[in-house]
Amino acid sequence: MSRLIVVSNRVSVPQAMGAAGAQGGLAVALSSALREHRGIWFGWSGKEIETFTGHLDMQRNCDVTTVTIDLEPQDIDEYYNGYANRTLWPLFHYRIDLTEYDRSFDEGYERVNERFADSLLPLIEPDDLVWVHDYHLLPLGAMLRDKGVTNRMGLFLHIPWPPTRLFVSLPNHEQLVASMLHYDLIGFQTEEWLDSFIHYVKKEMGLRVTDDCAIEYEGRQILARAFPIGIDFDEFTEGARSQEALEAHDRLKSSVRGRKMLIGVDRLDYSKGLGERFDSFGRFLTDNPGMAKDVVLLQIAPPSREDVASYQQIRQDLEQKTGHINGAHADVAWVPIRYVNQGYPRSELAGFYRAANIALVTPLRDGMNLVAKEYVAAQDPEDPGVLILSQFAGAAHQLTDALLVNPHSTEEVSEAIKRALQMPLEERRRRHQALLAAVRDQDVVLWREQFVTVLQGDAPPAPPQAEPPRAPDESSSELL
Ligand SMILES: O=P(O)(O)OC[C@H]1O[C@H](O[C@H]2O[C@H](CO)[C@@H](O)[C@H](O)[C@H]2O)[C@H](O)[C@@H](O)[C@@H]1O
Ligand SMILES: O=c1ccn([C@@H]2O[C@H](COP(=O)(O)OP(=O)(O)O)[C@@H](O)[C@H]2O)c(=O)[nH]1
Repeated sequence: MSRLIVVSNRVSVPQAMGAAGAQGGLAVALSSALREHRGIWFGWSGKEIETFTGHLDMQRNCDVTTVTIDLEPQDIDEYYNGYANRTLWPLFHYRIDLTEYDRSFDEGYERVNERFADSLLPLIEPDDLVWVHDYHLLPLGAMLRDKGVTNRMGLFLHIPWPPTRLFVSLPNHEQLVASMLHYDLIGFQTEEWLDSFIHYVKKEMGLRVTDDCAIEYEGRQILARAFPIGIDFDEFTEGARSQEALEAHDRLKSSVRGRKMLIGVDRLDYSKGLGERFDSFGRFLTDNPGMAKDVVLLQIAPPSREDVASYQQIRQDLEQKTGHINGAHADVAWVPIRYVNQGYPRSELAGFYRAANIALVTPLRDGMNLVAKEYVAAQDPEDPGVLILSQFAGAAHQLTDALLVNPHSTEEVSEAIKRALQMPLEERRRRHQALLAAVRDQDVVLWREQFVTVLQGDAPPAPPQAEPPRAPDESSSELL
């Protein structure tokens, strides 16, 4: 079996379920994938150094070897805060209103990708498979090829791929995509993002694409496929049975004093639709005065990307909104929204999920959303809660038995909350059973195995996944 070299922007030291602090979905997915596989995880340490030295820091934790480099303040500013999170992230989440274009961001992005390529080069052995992750490192494969790397290399994009009409607003868009075509395999979370990418290479670059999505470019074939990421189901359900999870469950249950609880767990990011979610909950309280005092919304929202202005703005907006809704509805013994800007270990989250009657997972766009899957995995099958899920999350393509909603419609989300609160036990069980099967069967192990098998070059394409009905504004191919 070939050794696997995983490369991603940030390498967080793998943590056990109960470790303190929060990890993003990618970190959680990768450490569990690497624990099973011989190989190394290479990337940025998350630390700043005055002048870049190229020093490699090698560590072994929880059976995973990590190799990291530190970056200079200017690198972090132009590459991570700049091109990755001020340009690509908003654009790829359909927010051209928040997308910033600045030549210094492009330069920083190129420079850091070159630093990654130079530092990684001596670690690559002839039979290694190289698996690059996410929008921070799109041109890395091309840079490695320039330095003579002939190994099989794959890229997996964890976030959406935008419709062509939005993507072409990016200066040098064709150059960026051309650089991606040096990988042997490009993976997306859903068929929808895959379709948008294929549409772009056909219509804008005039490339030929075979029926099974092999793109023909400069005499080579690049495969493009959908591989929906999952959670580490066994690890998560084991953690959900831990003492820590049980205590977290009991603590939260007793604090809501017999009320029904809704839960949201999201990085504090404008793509997660938190403002719209709070408005929908406020509307539910106004429209259903008879039910209002019997519910509480717990929103866990650890701060994220705090040096980027749009993230500072969303934090301010949410503080105001929470104050406004609580001010309008609270009484001396009850506050409707508990808004918490702190991260929790996943074992505690598992207890919180199980204590919640409803999960509100309503991003405006999301590559996948692992919180939706964790909520399902944490439920008591005899008395499960209800998942309310945005139709615009990648997870909606698999979790079709959730209550799927348009997160922009406060009316629709408010009605879904009412329906979930009144849903008979039998329907809750039936929906949960189907959701649980999807979360268990399409877990992170299957995701990794399918990607690596296709990357090795000897595998059939991934089986097609269930697709939910598309929203009316997305059904037209004009929008691709
Ligand atoms: O590293 P950060 O800047 O703090 O951000 C955390 C991660 O956010 C994004 O996660 C995505 O990957 C998840 C797993 O596939 C997926 O469920 C989610 O929908 C995506 O948003 C980002 O793509 C990662 O690179 C970040 O590490
Ligand atoms: O306080 C928190 C909040 C989130 N998470 C984890 O962070 C991940 C979030 O992944 P998701 O795909 O939902 O979104 P992302 O943050 O990657 O966009 C999930 O595994 C959560 O359990 C955590 O460990 N503690």
